[in-house]
Amino acid sequence: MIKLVDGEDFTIHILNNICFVTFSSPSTRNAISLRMSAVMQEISWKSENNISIFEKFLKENNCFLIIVQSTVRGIFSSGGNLSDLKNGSKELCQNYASSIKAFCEILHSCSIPSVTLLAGPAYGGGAELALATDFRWSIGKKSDLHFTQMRFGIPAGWGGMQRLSELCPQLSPKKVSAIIVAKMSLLYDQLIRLNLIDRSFLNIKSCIKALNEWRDEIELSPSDVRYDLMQRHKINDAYQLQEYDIKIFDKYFLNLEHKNRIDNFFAKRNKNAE
Ligand SMILES: CC[C@H](C(=O)O)C(=O)SCCNC(=O)CCNC(=O)[C@H](O)C(C)(C)COP(=O)(O)OP(=O)(O)OC[C@H]1O[C@@H](n2cnc3c(N)ncnc32)[C@H](O)[C@@H]1OP(=O)(O)O
Repeated sequence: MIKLVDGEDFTIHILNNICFVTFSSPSTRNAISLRMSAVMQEISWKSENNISIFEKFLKENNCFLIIVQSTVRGIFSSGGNLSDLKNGSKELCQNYASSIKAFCEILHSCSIPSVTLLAGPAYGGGAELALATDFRWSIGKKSDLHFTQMRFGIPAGWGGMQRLSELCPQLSPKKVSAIIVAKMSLLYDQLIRLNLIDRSFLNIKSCIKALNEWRDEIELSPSDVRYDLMQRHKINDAYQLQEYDIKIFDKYFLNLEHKNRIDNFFAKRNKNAE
């Protein structure tokens, strides 16, 4: 296990090429504290070569997947830490939201697939954190997202409003605003219908099995093809993306690796047929 963050209630470590971002604060139902936000700020800050400490950690340790998870039974995260925000000075809190937002941004903008494991509900910024990853996998059916920010008189501040429209084009900016204003909850069945939950599992064991299978498939893929494929999200223009897809297909079609894998396919079939 390789550790980047080793706090009591917030850890980031890599094990078997999977990066686990873990929240473990039962006393606050995984509220994101000022201290957590300070750590997020430090590891998300992009240095002169435009790479953050977090991204450097992922790259140097050959990370295949990023998992965001809670170890607190019955909840993913209760969002902003209301006690810290109540008692914290203005200067202490001034970078709070932007730090968390920067960390959330890396989760879906970096070239490694990320997934939030939702075994319980999320509230306010906690719902935004759950939306920050590429995928959401539910364990059980308690994975509701409660947009409670306006209960405290503020809009969402960790990038969640934009992410909702990105992940669900049918949720226009106006509809997202209406959801936030009304402090709406998106319950499990609605999240499934909106494709905001990508896979659902009955228990943690089947979820971990699926994660390990995913990791193994990534490891079996040729690293050069994997790298080129995982750059696609950086191309916003549809025509340029089409051109890029043609270029990378032609780059690998019938190369030595492609031919070897075709040979292996038939060799395995012939062996099984014997
Ligand atoms: C832009 C984001 C925005 C911001 O940063 O300002 C926000 O995210 S605002 C916060 C949005 N969060 C919420 O609306 C959730 C508030 N919490 C609750 O509704 C409940 O606590 C709930 C549903 C999460 C859990 O309810 P449950 O009955 O299971 O537990 P308790 O309510 O008794 O709480 C247990 C314990 O946790 C503390 N707690 C809970 N939420 C927070 C929080 N967000 N910040 C700090 N502490 C929190 C609660 O105070 C209890 O501690 P105790 O010492 O026993 O009083």
